[in-house]
Amino acid sequence: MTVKPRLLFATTNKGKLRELRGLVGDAVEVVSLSDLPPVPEPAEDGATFEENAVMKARAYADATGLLTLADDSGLCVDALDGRPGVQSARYAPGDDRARYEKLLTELTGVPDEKRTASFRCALALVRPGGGEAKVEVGQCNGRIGHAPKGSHGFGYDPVFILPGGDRALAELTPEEKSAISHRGKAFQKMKPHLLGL
Ligand SMILES: O=c1nc[nH]c2c1ncn2[C@H]1C[C@H](O)[C@@H](COP(=O)(O)OP(=O)(O)OP(=O)(O)O)O1
Ligand SMILES: [Mg+2]
Repeated sequence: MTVKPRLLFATTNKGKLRELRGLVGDAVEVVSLSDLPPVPEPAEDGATFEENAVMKARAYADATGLLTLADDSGLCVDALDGRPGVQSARYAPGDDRARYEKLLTELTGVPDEKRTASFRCALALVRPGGGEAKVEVGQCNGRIGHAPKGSHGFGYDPVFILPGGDRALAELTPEEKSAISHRGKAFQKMKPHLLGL
């Protein structure tokens, strides 16, 4: 009998956790932070998604002794010189809605062709006790809409419009989103590292 590898997906974000569970399937036993005694939240003050993902994965691996995967992600808007970027979770106080409403307000009057944006995701895999982190990234291009729509997903999904139409990411099923998303793409690259344990 083979024992499934146990993996801590170290995120406080329920939307990310749900998507990762869908991506992993049943090849790996996923443990979440809510299955463990509380661990202090690590800083996320790096300059890049990659740096932050490694910081989070290392902090949680050290605190729990588990093989750990962390995700740092966000939305980069061209008309805002890449903001909110690594600050996406802290762009406005309150909830996801407060943040995408602020984004729509900042982009008032900006025409469609200048509303291009990309979601970026860095995943970092770290073993407890040190060693190199494995890092993989993914990107999903689109543009910012003018009003929220759709009820799937999380975060900025209701205002992110996919190329070649007028569909928001929040209008996709979880499977459809993961097939094209920044997180899905980063995960497909990470998969061999996870399964080749
Ligand atoms: O697929 C996505 N669809 C919509 N929005 C998304 C997505 N992926 C990231 N985002 C947004 C949510 C949050 O505003 C920020 C991530 O911030 P980030 O620090 O990586 O995550 P977080 O603080 O929510 O949880 P944690 O750090 O515990 O993993 O970008
Ligand atoms: Mg965070």
